[in-house]
Amino acid sequence: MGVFYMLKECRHVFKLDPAKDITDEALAKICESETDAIIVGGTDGITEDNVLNLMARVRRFSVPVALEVTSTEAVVPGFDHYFIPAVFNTKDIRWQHGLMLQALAEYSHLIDYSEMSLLPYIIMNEECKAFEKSDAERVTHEMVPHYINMLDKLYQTSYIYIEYSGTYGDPEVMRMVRDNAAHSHVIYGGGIGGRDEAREMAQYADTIVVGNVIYDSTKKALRTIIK
Ligand SMILES: CC(C)=CCC/C(C)=C/CC/C(C)=C/CC/C(C)=C/CC/C(C)=C/CC/C(C)=C/CC/C(C)=C/COP(=O)(O)OP(=O)(O)O
Ligand SMILES: O=P(O)(O)OC[C@@H](O)CO
Ligand SMILES: [Mg+2]
Repeated sequence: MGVFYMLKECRHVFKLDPAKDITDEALAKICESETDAIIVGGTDGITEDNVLNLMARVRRFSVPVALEVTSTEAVVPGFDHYFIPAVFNTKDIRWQHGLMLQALAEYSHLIDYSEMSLLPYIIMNEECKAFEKSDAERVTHEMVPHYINMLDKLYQTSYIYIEYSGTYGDPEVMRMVRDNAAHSHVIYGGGIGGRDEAREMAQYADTIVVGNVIYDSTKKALRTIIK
């Protein structure tokens, strides 16, 4: 499955966390919904077993499913695509490309680049686990256009992921992102819990990602699919 189908064609994606429990009934509703794709990923407690288990359960449905790789110990074959996160608002180069390079060297015999894409992150929510884990630094409003121009115009990355994981983002920030991103496909994730929030962020982002609300209420999660 091509990279373009996986995200560039997606307006709405559900992100499922292998470390969290979900019933068969709820999973069926999520996978049979009108979402465009499922991404399996999370920061803590990700193991080969829970990734394999979730992939097998999602595979019963026809929705495309990708793995966001956050640990080399939990990469399993069989996904449609693999996203490799890289945090750009960190001073610790390991989280931008250090660990990635190490993994590429160690597993070079297993790597098929046609099924992998870089997912450049700007992590905005200072309270989220990914911010802490990657030793990220605060991005002020003034710096937002500069980050976007760096990724969009200099690196010309395929994607830019604006991550507010766990909290709803600032529409003003997203407006700046949209106004400055000419080339990169913009992904927004964080705190979307209903239709209005999904609509608002979908004005600024090419793809919206919905995660945590799935584990609060399937009904609410399904309302975030706006077509
Ligand atoms: C079979 C097959 C395909 C084999 C391939 C072989 C192989 C092992 C390839 C490895 C490929 C590779 C290059 C891997 C690199 C892995 C790596 C260590 C990358 C670094 C990851 C990283 C930057 C982590 C920092 C945290 C982060 C940005 C996570 C991204 C996901 C995210 C933002 C989650 C949001 O947090 P969440 O957990 O949802 O928070 P809550 O719990 O609060 O909701
Ligand atoms: O879990 P939420 O807050 O919906 O965020 C979605 C996604 O961006 C997490 O990586
Ligand atoms: Mg999460």
